[in-house]
Amino acid sequence: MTWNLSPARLFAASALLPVMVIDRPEQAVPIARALLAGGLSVFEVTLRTPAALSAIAAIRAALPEAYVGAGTVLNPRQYDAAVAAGAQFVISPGLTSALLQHALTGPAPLIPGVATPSEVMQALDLGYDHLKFFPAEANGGAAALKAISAPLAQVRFCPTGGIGPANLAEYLALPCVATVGGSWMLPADEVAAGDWAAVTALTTEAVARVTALRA
Ligand SMILES: O=C(O)C(=O)C[C@H](O)[C@H](O)COP(=O)(O)O
Repeated sequence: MTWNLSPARLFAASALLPVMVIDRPEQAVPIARALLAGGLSVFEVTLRTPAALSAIAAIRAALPEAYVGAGTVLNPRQYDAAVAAGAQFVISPGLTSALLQHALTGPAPLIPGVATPSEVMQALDLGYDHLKFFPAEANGGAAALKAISAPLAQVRFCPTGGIGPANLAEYLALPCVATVGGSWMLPADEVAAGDWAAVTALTTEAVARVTALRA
């Protein structure tokens, strides 16, 4: 692999991975600063909006201490665009063999998404052992992930999708879970209103919850 950052190091860098959907480019850095003020410094910017690539570049430039990655990367073309914008890691909701093969030759680690044992095995065949379990809650939640990981104990997961303060502990209790993704610290209304204090408060609360669970 040609990656500049190992997935193990990425997963170890933060037990929480905030998922950002950026509609307005000028909000990218303020959102990232609000998360940073709450104690998070690893961010996933989803390529769901036209502002995403410029947001990644802007956050990288403004906050060199953060790790900034791209989410919702579906194909090699988007992987390359994310890397060109400065993404230090790349996350996908799923996997294709084209994306898995392509990312092995690039500089940024890919965290592919999986929902079944067969998909985990497909990823493992190419050397991917740090995966996203998506959509976590809709797939059966922590109980499903526990069962899937039992025969696949070498894999570390970042469950994402439907996770929040109420169910965070169930996932972090699993040995196969290194970090948990989610957007609950970035509620759409607060972000639209530019209420960065609210984002920081939710982030601080989430970080405190993780710290207590991991103590
Ligand atoms: O965009 C992607 O690539 C995704 O995989 C989806 C996101 O990770 C989830 O939408 C976050 O889930 P929530 O915390 O339930 O909002």
